Amino acid sequence: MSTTAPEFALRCSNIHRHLGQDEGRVHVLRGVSFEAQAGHVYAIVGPSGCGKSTLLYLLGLLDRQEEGDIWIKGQLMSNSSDLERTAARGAHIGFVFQFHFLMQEFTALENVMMPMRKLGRLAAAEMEDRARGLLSDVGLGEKTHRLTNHLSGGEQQRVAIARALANQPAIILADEPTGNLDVKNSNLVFDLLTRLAKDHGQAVVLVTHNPELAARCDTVRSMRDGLFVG
Ligand SMILES: Nc1ncnc2c1ncn2[C@@H]1O[C@H](COP(=O)(O)OP(=O)(O)OP(=O)(O)O)[C@@H](O)[C@H]1O
Repeated sequence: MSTTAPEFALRCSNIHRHLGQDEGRVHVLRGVSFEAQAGHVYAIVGPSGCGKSTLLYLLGLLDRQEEGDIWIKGQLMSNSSDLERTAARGAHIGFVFQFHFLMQEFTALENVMMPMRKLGRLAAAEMEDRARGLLSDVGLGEKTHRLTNHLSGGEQQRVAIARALANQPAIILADEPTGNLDVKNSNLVFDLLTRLAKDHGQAVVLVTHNPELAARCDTVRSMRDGLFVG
């Protein structure tokens, strides 16, 4: 039996976060710990307002906790500078949100190439090749030059998934990625997200209110009042 602890793609320990001010100040996360292994898909579920999105923002280094630690691929990020956090985010984390935040006046291809441009590790031709490959993986190989506002909602969400995968991140964080889609597109996007993640060995952390999708994940974690209860 191995005694080596697995290296988690993502780990956090005893996270506390308050939001709001004065009388409106809320203790949103009250000592949350969580681990995500490569190649696994996790659903985070729980009632509205229990702190799911707040946790995902912290795990994605888009916000800072007041207490507790976060490790990305084994690297402690708690006292990292803004520059280090931006670099870690660009290299290791892909985001998919309910409202995809694509650049509407750009093509699907340009949107997928954007994170690669920001990271600046690939030549233009390589970026374009990879972006074409990803768009083809999500079934949009014929629509690479379409402006995103000329794509359907489901197609736009698939572009967002291709964009999240652009830098081959170790971690995908998805906040209600199927929230504004009909059942058919919702299943399509979920299948894509999990299949591509499995193929690429990523850890996927998915916040969802959809119990059927949650049940199809490898692990379901339930939150209540700022803590995991299951
Ligand atoms: N900027 C803010 N100021 C004050 N309170 C906030 C702020 N942002 C969020 N909150 C509160 O923090 C709590 C957790 O919010 P969060 O968005 O993380 O919940 P959630 O579980 O993702 O909810 P939902 O399922 O509805 O998206 C809620 O009570 C919310 O009202």
